[in-house]
Amino acid sequence: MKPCYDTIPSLNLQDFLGSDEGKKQKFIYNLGKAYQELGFVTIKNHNLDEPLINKLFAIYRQFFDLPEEVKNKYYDEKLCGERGYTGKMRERAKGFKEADLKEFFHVGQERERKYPTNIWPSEITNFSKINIKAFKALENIGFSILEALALFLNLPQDFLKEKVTLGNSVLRAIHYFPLENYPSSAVRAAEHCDINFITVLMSASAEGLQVKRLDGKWIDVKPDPESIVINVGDMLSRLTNNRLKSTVHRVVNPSPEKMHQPRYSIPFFMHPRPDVNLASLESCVDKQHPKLYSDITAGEFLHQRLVENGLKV
Ligand SMILES: O=C(O)CCC(=O)C(=O)O
Ligand SMILES: [Fe+2]
Repeated sequence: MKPCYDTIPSLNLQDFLGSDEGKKQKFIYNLGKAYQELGFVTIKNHNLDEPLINKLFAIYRQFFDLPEEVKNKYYDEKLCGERGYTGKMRERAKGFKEADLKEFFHVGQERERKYPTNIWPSEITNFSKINIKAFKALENIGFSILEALALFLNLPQDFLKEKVTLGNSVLRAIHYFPLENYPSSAVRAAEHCDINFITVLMSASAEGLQVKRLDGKWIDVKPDPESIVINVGDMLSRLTNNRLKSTVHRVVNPSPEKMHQPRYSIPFFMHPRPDVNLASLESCVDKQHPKLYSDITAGEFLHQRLVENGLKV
């Protein structure tokens, strides 16, 4: 396969949502092609409300500025951080010894009893309200992308969307703290693939994200407030027998003169419901593409990966 992307391909979501059939078909084709060859796209005109996103980043700056002992009140050991706060140096990428240089906060589906209840810090005004609004807005963008992808795969439009409806999705706000004394081999986020179906990633506050092309070359994803990044995770790659690629990415440490600056980033990990079967679709398996993965449910796969990441025992 020829490595054809020097930057992440950019698509206009309105081409899919609008009434021009030609533009819609082109969007579907370009999205599918990018996910087959690179696993990443950037999306503009995504309808995310800018003031809401600014508020979301602002409440997380406030939260991460709180003293360690206050933040730790919101770590739930029993939940292994599935909701609320997880402190510094707790998560490592699969296969890595050293933990990532970050702390983070998780928000899940609200009012869905089968999942753990959300944890809301009382110190910050409107924390739950802003998070719930942002969660829904990001989920809607993810739904549209999955509709387009289902059409690319010649499946009914709601085939993939249905699997993540009331799914175990999480919004993860990450604070990559300023770097002073850190183990020389540790990085902000070591190279990894995302676990979930797709990740919707708003522009981070600083550079650092890099994507590894299938030919091994790393390409930078520059922060762009107008665009969001959406990539394929391992669960969707399994379901499509690796027709859609879950691509390795990482967040590198800044240059020495920028080491003292923090970086904030808020990915939304869109997950299927735990009972969803990730067995490869029959239409993605043939003589040229033999079945690559054993059958597993989304819930079992997530559990395995959280153990590998050091978050669960
Ligand atoms: O911080 C970023 O830009 C990306 C983070 C990421 O890849 C992840 O948390 O899975
Ligand atoms: Fe990631």
